[in-house]
Amino acid sequence: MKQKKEGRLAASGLLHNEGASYVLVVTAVEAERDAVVRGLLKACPKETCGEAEGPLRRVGRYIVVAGGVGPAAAAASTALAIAGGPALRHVVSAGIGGGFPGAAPIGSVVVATEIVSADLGAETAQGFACVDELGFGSWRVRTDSGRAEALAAALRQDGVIASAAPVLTLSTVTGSTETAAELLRRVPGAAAEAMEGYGAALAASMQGIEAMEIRAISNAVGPRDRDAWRIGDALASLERAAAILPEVLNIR
Ligand SMILES: O=C(O)c1cccc(C(=O)CC[C@H]2O[C@@H](n3cnc4c(=O)[nH]cnc43)[C@H](O)[C@@H]2O)c1
Repeated sequence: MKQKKEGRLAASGLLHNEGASYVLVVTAVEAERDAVVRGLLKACPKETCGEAEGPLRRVGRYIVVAGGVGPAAAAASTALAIAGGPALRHVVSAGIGGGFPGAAPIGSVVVATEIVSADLGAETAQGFACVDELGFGSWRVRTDSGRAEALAAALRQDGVIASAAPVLTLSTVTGSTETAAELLRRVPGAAAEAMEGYGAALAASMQGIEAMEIRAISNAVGPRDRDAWRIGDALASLERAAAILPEVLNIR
């Protein structure tokens, strides 16, 4: 099995050092993947981006994959990358996200202290009940909040507005003030929302691998205003976060 597992990555030139622990970074789309690769290349100047194998890229001990939009795609892509790749020390869900007003301005970065699937539960007469309350598991994947704070602090030192806070995963982009308020009632202190974190983090935690989530803010959570999205600004912040990640994780 080991030979088979390494075969695919080794053949692609992505396997770098069999004994080392690697970091898997899972994004939704290629533009986010490429921003992460640019940042990692700045942090690891002696490295080059390994041979492309479909959506996979490798920089040093970082494997970066564009896994698709939404929690199911993120979970499936993460599970496949874990099954087919080298030993991983961290799985990082990274990409753009929406910032809750007053918590995370456009262009800032939020590093997850916990990753919450904020619509995983049931509507009841008393309001939303999460799966934990229903007795069916957990809507939350915990992260190393100390590491999240360390990455946020390193980003602030680098001149990036950054915070460590809960990050929500949803299958639907919030489009109203009412929904934004309801989400904050469910998860007080949430600073950002996106669509992949819980999927990637659950796949990682099922394999005993520590999960992280990094969201660079492209828009405000609330009424849909496509013209107000600043995806370019968010990708620039995502690149800066990726450039600092190896120092914070002490993995290059
Ligand atoms: O239809 C729109 O208004 C619209 C415009 C641009 C992008 C979208 C998306 O659905 C992007 C989803 C994609 O980006 C992440 N993301 C970014 N901002 C948010 C958000 O406020 N809430 C949830 N996800 C967001 C997400 O992780 C996806 O990968 C729609």
